[in-house]
Amino acid sequence: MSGCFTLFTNARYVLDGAFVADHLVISGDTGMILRRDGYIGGDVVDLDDNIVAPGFLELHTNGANGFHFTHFGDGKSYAQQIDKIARYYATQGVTGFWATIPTVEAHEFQKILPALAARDIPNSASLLGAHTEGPYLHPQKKGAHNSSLFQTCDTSPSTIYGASNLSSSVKLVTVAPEIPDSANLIKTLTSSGIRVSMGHSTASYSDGLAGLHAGATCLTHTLNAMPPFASRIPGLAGLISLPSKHKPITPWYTIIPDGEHLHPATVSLLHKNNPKRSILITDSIELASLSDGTYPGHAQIPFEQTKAGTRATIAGTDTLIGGCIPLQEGGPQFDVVVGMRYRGGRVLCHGERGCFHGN
Ligand SMILES: CC(=O)N[C@@H]1[C@@H](O)[C@H](O)[C@@H](COP(=O)(O)O)O[C@@H]1O
Repeated sequence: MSGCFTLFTNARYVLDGAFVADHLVISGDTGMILRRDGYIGGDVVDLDDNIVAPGFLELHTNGANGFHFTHFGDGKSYAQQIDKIARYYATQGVTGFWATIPTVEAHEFQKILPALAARDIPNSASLLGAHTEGPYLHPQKKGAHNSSLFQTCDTSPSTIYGASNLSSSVKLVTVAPEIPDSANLIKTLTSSGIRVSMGHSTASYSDGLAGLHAGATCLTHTLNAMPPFASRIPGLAGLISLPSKHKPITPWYTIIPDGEHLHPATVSLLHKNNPKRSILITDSIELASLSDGTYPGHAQIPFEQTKAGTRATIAGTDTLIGGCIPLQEGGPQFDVVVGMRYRGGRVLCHGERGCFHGN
């Protein structure tokens, strides 16, 4: 081999969603993985049996480390908080994230969203835009959302989010496809380049198919805040099993693998059904990485919140609010193929992120 390169030994690396058990040779000139042939000199780094993987993409995170994306004081301090959480994500192997804003009042959305336009942050994960999870959701599957703030689909998204935020910040919207006029809403959003994910929903399988025909391409935290998959009634989750040649194609589907939202066997079953479309998310909230205890609510949750280990609930109830583990802790414990963690970007066409390139 010639040129400047570094040899990493005693590790596995992830290429095209699978492990490669071999030395890893990286070109110092291009940063590309080099084909390993013949004598290898250069600098050698022993990785002590660790895994080298592309950066993770967080498609669904509401916050962590005491900061929730609805905690807005003023623009300057909010931007500083975003920078801080972006640095934290990088320490957890995350190189890009979409900030999730659950159902809040329209004026809150309009206050917060301008600060969530995509931007790179030095030495940190990149802010890739916003995921608005609400207010077009079904009250029977409200989860920890405030259903009094849910809206019907004839309320235009620009009234809720603000017209300029729809073009600058909002990249993904979660919608319940069974609510009246949702097809028109989905078409309006997708015709502006915004992706739609289906969730917080009582939708049947055929409601879900109609959502796909209208332009939705994803399911939000599959089996959480949606009907269970049943023998003769597959529901929204049944869409992950569409035949391979089906048009529209099988949606991407997100999974929370924290051991609280889904049983490990359910995570495994969901992922193995269609490994190329499954995406691991945390749905993390601000209590992630804080000590156990009871904490105040915020614009989404006007109640106290309790954290106990990996479980966060509305105080005094069993209602799960979101996740408490970092993305890198979610996969291995459930024997899930590593590739799933890197796909968040594909839902939103960030094809270059989350992949290693070889030559
Ligand atoms: C931010 C958000 O929307 N998080 C939802 C939460 O609202 C819901 O309560 C929970 C469990 O849902 P389940 O009890 O239907 O499985 O899943 C997610 O954590």
